[in-house]
Amino acid sequence: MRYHSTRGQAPVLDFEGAMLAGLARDGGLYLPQAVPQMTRDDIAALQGLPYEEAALRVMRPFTDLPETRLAEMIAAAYAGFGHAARAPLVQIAPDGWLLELFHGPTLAFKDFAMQLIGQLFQDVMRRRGERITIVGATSGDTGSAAIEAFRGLEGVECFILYPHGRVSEVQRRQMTTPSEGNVHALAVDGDFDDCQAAVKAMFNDHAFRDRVGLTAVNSINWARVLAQVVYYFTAAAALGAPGRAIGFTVPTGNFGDILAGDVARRMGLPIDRLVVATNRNDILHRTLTTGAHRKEGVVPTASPSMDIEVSSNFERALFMAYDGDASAIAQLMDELARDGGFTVSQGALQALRETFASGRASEEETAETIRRVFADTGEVLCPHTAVGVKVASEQPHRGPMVTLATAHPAKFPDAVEAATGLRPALPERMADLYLRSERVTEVANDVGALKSLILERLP
Ligand SMILES: Cc1ncc(COP(=O)(O)O)c(C=O)c1O
Ligand SMILES: N[C@@H](CCOP(=O)(O)O)C(=O)O
Repeated sequence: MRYHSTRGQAPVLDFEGAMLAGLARDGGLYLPQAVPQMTRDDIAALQGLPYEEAALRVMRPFTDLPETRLAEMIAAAYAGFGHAARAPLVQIAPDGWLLELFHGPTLAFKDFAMQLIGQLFQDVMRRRGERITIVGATSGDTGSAAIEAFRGLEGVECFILYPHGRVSEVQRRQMTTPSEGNVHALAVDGDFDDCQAAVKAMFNDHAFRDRVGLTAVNSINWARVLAQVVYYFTAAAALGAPGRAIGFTVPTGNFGDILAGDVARRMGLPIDRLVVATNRNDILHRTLTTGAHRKEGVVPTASPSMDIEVSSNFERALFMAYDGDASAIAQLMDELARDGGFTVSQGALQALRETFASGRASEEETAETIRRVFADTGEVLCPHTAVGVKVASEQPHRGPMVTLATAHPAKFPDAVEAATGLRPALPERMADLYLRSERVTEVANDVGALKSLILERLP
């Protein structure tokens, strides 16, 4: 399988190369040149399989890895999950389902990809004998999942930039309490978009990138998206695909999770509605509604992991909507950086609308959804999931609609308690999280200073 960049000026790479590169050298994102297909029989055969076996069948055609080696890594990645199904479905209405993606070690959907990437990186490093430096940006969940996956690993230094004061206390403590010296939590004086821009600036400084062996664990890395494709297949097969089409609603920020749904559909999965659900930071909903993609400034919400305006993976969706016209994408991304926005062409907007529906939830609607679902079903939603459930409830859709439950409610206890009166408890294994001592470095939103700090900390 070969991977090319959305901006057309970077080398075409194999799976391992694209994974290690993270961001392409022209600033673009890697995508497979062709999407492997799953037939109706292939999809039907997934019903009832262990998650790990389904993951192998879905991901294998995208990689160049020997089947047994990939199977071992998948097994190791999901062994620590707290649910035998890994991604169980829970029914909350006659046609309404939650896909619980929070049974991994850090209680958010990020563990699905991050635990696997941890295995994949170790495999490459063992074979090549190289060291790597991970620099990631987080609005809370990617960072904790990355730190969990890479803490204590020989040959890896992991730096995570998070927006100071804008993540939940549980998210912060998950990043700041691990004591291993190779993981570094950096609280940046800015928002998530500032953190992500700093990471991309480091990748675009090729001398720095090559000097430190920089690699990415955000969903700019294709391997992240790929691992997230799997649960669309397992959920849809469990609900009767390919015999019937399934809808998915996805709480969206950096657009990685919903893009994985689009990839699943392009592979042949019958998804009849794929819905982008945004909080008040609704640039994606506005874009799909009007065609104007324009930043307005991020506002903090009760679903902080989705407080994002520069949504990295939207670039991949645009590339597909512009029929692979890399120079058009490079131009749009220049406009975004220079003018704070761009207008999508009519043809591309139509293609985007044929692929994605969208909706938004206000803060009041999010809280009311947490309250109502708890009262009606006893299910406790995290605020991100509640955004999804609210938007899903407004869709003109017949048949099963699955909302991705992206985080455990205990990661956001204040919002949940305010809506339900109930303070969700952390799982037993994390019960002492509030007692552990924290280790964090506060840093200015300054790429030069961040690069110096990283160089100082490297062994
Ligand atoms: C809990 C939670 N829900 C939803 C999202 C949005 O996912 P994505 O950034 O892939 O759109 C995130 C952050 O990525 C998250 O942490
Ligand atoms: N919500 C994310 C933001 C980064 O998204 P990613 O999927 O690109 O890593 C977070 O929790 O950090």
